[in-house]
Amino acid sequence: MTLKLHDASGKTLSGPKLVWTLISGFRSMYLWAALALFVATAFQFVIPLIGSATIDYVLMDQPKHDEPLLQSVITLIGGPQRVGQNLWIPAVAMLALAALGGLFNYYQKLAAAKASDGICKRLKDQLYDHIQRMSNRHLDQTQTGDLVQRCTSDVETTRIFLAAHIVEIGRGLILIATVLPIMLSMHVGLTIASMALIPVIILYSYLYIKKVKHLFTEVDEAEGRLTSVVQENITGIRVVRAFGRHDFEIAKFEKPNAEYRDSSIKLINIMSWFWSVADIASLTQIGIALIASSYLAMQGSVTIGTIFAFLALLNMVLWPVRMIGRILTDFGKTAVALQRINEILTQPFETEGDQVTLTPDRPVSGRIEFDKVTFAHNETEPTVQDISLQVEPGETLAILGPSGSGKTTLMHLLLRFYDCDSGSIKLDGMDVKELDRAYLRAQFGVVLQEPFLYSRSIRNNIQFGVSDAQQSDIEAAANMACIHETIQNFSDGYDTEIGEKGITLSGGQRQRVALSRAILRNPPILLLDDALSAVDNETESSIIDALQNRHGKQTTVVIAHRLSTLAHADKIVVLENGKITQFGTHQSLTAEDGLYRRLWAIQTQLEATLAKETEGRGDHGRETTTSA
Ligand SMILES: Nc1ncnc2c1ncn2[C@@H]1O[C@H](COP(=O)(O)OP(=O)(O)OP(=O)(O)O)[C@@H](O)[C@H]1O
Repeated sequence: MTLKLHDASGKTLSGPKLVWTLISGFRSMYLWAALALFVATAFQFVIPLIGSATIDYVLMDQPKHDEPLLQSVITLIGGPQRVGQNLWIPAVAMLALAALGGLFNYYQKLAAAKASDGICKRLKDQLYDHIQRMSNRHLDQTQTGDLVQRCTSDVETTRIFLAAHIVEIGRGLILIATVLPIMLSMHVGLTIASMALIPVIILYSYLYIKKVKHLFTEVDEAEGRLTSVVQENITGIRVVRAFGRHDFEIAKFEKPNAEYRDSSIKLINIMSWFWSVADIASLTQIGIALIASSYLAMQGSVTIGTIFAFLALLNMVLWPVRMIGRILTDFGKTAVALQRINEILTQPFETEGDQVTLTPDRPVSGRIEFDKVTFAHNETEPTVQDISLQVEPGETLAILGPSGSGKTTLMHLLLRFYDCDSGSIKLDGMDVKELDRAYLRAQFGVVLQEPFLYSRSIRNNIQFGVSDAQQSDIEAAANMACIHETIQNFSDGYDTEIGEKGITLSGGQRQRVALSRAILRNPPILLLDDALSAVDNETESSIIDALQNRHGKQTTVVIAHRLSTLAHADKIVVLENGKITQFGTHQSLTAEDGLYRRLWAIQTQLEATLAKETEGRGDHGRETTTSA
């Protein structure tokens, strides 16, 4: 069940409507909890009445007209005299009721905890699901740490409120609804005197919390900023060390840390004032009730037993009134947390606006066509402009160009991480915008520029897209990517755990594991974005030979800066400033003036020099196979 925490305009719901929506699906659980609480409360308020009847009817022989039921019970068990000689009877009755009340209280707490945990699990599932499907444009603008904080800390704030306060609100309402008529039936004047300050306390709590609500937002946002800094720092800890930037990073951390501390202290300070005033008002209320009841007792208009019961009942009503402040405070925090959560849940899905979603029943043959494609990451200038090219099934297209010229962007457009602003991209003649995204992406095996590996075993990483892959297929893919032997030399072979982001592997090994993963999928189209940049020349040439063996069976798009990776391609595109400036084959491009020929001249000269030096040292550039 998907929760909608906002109205039609996307604005987060507020007040009771927000809570009511949030607890949908768990309302019956809360109802049981409230019923259990009702029973516990009923026991709770009978206890002072037993005390009152024992004092007035049994000990002082002053029967009251307003306790007929208890007096009948006393008569039934032998009359006031007999009960007076056996005072353990009311004592045990009070104890038994207190114990039963405790049991029902336990049940209501359990039910409330189950409901709140269930609601928050659903919220986290929904958040996780939403983030998976959020558009790339929005993900690009989001800080990971802040996102994590919204999915964890903000959900926890919500859970605390739901576990502690929903039932507490029910408890308060039940207490007031049941205790108030009893108090009124005992003495109207005394009840009015005992309740005089309660509307003031409620109004004060409401207005105060409304006024300081922005502070909850401040604290939450400060925590989000702090989490982002910590997350970014830990992710980039090696860069920090390599550049000796500890001091700078520590200073950078200090600012959001101090901001979080200051905003928390400010909030605590303001809330302390609130609690103090609310407590003083509550105690004043008890004082007023005490003075009024003592006065009435001296005049003889109420009995001591009535005062005993009255003060006990008043205490019961004052407790939820004092809790109103706490409930409103926690609700204020929860409303802010839910607003932040809702900001994620209202981000558009990447599928939003899709008109047609075709899912052909077979894979594509691999024909790619870009027709006058223009796309801009931001409004200033297009990232790629007027790109037109065709790749036939089984062909290899190479893309070369200076850093930032738009090569990766072309791949991202092909994968529909973004939609082009004008022009079209077709796969086997079908516009990618009309294809179901899951189908579209299943046509590709991708090695991204920064290959991401999970902190799992090498086997798990390679079979990421094909969970039921056989060991023989995994090994065949690893063989093609020239990493099989290396893996076998690791102490646990394919079961070797590789740490977060594959940290225990070298850069070249990481790239080859990622390549194995793409190859294992056996897709119609292979996309390699600078996928061999960290691999040594000898291994690179073996991989290219292996890929060449698949020529004609699989369309390959390869981006690289090293021309040796590109030279074999059927078609080569040179991209400069987002535009195609050259197009041809290795032969035609080395024969014409332009970037390709200039780079070819530089790289062949460099490689010749390197080869000479290597020969001189007798070093054949073999890779050391370190255990992961
Ligand atoms: N998510 C993004 N948001 C905004 N701008 C972006 C984003 N990704 C890339 N760019 C910009 O788009 C331009 C092209 O980037 P792209 O990654 O396609 O270049 P590239 O040719 O692959 O570069 P390299 O060879 O360095 O990988 C760059 O100027 C870059 O700053």
